[in-house]
Amino acid sequence: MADQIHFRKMNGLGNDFVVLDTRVHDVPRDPETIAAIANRQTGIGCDQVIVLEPTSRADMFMRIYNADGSEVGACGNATRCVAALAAVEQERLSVRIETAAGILPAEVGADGMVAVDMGVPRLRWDQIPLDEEFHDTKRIELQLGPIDDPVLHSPAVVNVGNPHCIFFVDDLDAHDLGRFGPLVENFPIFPERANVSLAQVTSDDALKLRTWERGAGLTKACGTAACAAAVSAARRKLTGRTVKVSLPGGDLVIDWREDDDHILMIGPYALDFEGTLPEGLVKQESAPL
Ligand SMILES: N[C@@H](CCC[C@H](N)C(=O)O)C(=O)O
Repeated sequence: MADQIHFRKMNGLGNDFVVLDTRVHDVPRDPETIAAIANRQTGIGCDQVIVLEPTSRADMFMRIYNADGSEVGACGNATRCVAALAAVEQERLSVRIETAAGILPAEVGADGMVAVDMGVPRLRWDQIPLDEEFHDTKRIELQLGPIDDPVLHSPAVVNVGNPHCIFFVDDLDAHDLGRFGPLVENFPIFPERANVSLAQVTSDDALKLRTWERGAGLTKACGTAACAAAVSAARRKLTGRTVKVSLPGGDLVIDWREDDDHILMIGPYALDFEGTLPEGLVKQESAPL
């Protein structure tokens, strides 16, 4: 392991990332080190750690780890950040980013906005995945609170490279997502756990969203949750297929295209600072005998 490991600190609408690059030097990937880097008290602090790797199929491969050290398939906000890095590297505005969930084409605008083709949503119960069969994933039988007067019920579920569960509510602020988010994340119906969101439709082309992220907790924004909520709102005919999604960290535009069913996510990215990982944060490899 190299002594000095360079990192970039980036964010998409306040959803923040430590970005490491295996193409420059060997980087740690064990869950303990990832969690130590992500720790906001003792590490650098972030929602996700992103590890860049070489690939022959796209401009870059991004591996995604949650703050708890778990590896996942998709992160919308980080994809915009990585697309911006790839555009600088490749000296062109159209780039392709490979993830564990597939290759995502992206367009980096001169205005600091990035449009990412997040692919086609997976809607079948076994693609979410759920551990029991549901014919209609727009509204599954799941509720929180008393049987005859549930506080929240009938969420939509979608997989956009990662699993999402979305409760549509009249008032986002009336519910304590920090309290029930971790419960729903770990419900046995979600064998791979789930990202949990509250969505409030405010017009036929706008919604407000708050997300409890699997493996990271409450975040200022979640790009894949915005895609999942937009698709679910359109499937329920609460909105059209193009919506502005307002998150605590700012707005994304999501367009679930009619012609090919792909989801286009448009939003900003930012590079906050660069540095090297402090000594002691990275688990030392044992010395050869
Ligand atoms: N912040 C992300 C999603 C990151 C992964 C998620 N927590 C999961 O476990 O699936 C985004 O912007 O999409």
